[in-house]
Amino acid sequence: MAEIVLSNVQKFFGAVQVIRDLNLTIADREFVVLLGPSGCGKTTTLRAIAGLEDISSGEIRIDGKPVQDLEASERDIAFVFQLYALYPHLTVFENIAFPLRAAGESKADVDRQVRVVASALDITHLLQKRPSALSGGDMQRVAIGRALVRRPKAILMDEPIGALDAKLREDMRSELKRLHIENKATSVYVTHDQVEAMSLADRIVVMSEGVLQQVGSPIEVYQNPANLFVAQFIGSPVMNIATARLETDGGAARLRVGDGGEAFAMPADLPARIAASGRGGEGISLGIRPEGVVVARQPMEGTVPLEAHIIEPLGAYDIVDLKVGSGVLRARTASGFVEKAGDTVFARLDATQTHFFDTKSGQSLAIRLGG
Ligand SMILES: Nc1ncnc2c1ncn2[C@@H]1O[C@H](COP(=O)(O)OP(=O)(O)OP(=O)(O)O)[C@@H](O)[C@H]1O
Repeated sequence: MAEIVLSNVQKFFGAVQVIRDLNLTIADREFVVLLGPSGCGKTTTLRAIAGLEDISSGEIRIDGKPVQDLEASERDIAFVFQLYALYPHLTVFENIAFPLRAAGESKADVDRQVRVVASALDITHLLQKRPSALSGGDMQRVAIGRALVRRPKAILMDEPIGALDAKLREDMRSELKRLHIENKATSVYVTHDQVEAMSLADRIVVMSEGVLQQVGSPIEVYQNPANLFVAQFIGSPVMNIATARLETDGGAARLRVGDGGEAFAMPADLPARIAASGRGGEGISLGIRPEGVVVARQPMEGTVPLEAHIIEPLGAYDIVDLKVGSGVLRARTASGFVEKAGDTVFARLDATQTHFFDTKSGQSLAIRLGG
């Protein structure tokens, strides 16, 4: 079990900085997911924790002890890669047993521990097979077994299920979650798949271009994204983002969306809330997830007429692109609710689901409107 602390970590490859002043504390037994697009520095961060990559400056501590000068083998951390990296000439049993034998454990201890891990991973029936006879999912189970068998302080995983097909990835997600609940090893997991991150993590660390953007529980980063990057990276379908202009008319507030778009009713306290945020001077952007765009077939209080442009039927629901000025707002509707492209529907924005950002800096104004 281990707490992992990264303080002011910087990493350069030549002149290129790939980790910028990273500060992060991963609690003992926590499952933390490093999430971000390809090239954002998440693998380098993971490799730095493992000791497979030197850092340029800063400090990494495991259970209070600085480790940046320790070899990978001295850190008591296990690593699982996307590619299985099993020994092809050894059986599953021998692959899992390998780290125990290398540590000089007795035959009886090796046998017992391999069987415990194999049973947890449901691969006991495969112990005498060689990797070439296994499916991708089973190979990755073996790789995970080999990582867990020595009960390391922490387990680091780099896209461990990224190479599997969609169905298997889903199964493995639940298995990894169950294993973590049983093993409680501190886990750091790299992925660019936000669904995987949401489903596995106690906390998600969102990174972009070597910079930590936000750390929070899945629900925190989903409901309160710190900036435009996180807002658009987390959640599927993607959050609508549009420039927005505030209009006041007597006591009422409205938000004119996009370029030449319609104005939607907003709570009367919005102008004061935006002013009080002290930001948004360079203009504000509205963020609203498709489920926050409420669509009716008939005009209702607060709705504006909009033309449906494209309808994407996704089975459980539809995503409907509504023309707003020169852009679109994507709405989530019941399946078949909007019959065909070209139909006029009546939409309003659910104020409780709005997010506001400073357009220039991208930072959230941290305004949550009441119902
Ligand atoms: N050994 C290396 N030498 C030079 N540049 C490197 C090296 N390893 C990684 N990089 C660069 O560092 C940046 C961060 O890479 P890293 O692999 O950490 O990103 P990532 O977010 O994990 O992306 P991916 O999901 O594609 O692996 C990238 O621009 C990459 O090209």
